[in-house]
Amino acid sequence: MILFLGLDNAGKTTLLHRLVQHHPTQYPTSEELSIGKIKFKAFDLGGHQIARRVWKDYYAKVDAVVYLVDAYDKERFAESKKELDALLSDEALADVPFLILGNKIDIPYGASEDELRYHFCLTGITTGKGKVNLVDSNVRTFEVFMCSIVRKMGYGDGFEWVSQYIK
Ligand SMILES: Nc1nc2c(ncn2[C@@H]2O[C@H](COP(=O)(O)OP(=O)(O)OP(=O)(O)O)[C@@H](O)[C@H]2O)c(=O)[nH]1
Repeated sequence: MILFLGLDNAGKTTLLHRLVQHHPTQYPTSEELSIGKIKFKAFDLGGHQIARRVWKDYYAKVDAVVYLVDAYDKERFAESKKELDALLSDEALADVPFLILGNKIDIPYGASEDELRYHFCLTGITTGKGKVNLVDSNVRTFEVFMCSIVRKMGYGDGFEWVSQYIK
């Protein structure tokens, strides 16, 4: 299962719907869909402690986390970082690859990738784009990709990257 997480308004539902467009035979609810064997579920974080309790039930089945950030909403970066840090430091998710998507780059004056990395303290510590073999290393696999879900830009590269780490 792939979990889509992030603050409310980050773009999770929009991303799910985009994925469905490529698979028109699926009829998902807004929070859940499956493509072949892979299931996708989306949950809002931040203030929603109930949601957290619910999706923790899925931990054992999580193949990857797609963490969405609204790159335009800089005022909520600290809040979003707090949620991401909690996830990244969670023992139960230690072996789970994280695709961090900085969304809404179609809006002018949003954060650039460098800015987003700076504010989320991700500068120089992610594991690398492209094909990086991490099989024998103990590091957590995570990387940042910028995207515009409405313009269908950027997230494809992110999914391609993360798919190499899904067993
Ligand atoms: N400009 C722009 N807007 C986007 C993009 N992706 C999503 N949005 C908008 O952002 C708003 C929130 O998107 P959602 O997909 O509902 O966000 P969510 O993370 O599912 O949040 P909840 O609906 O609160 O669960 C909507 O108005 C979307 O149209 C994008 O790439 N660019």
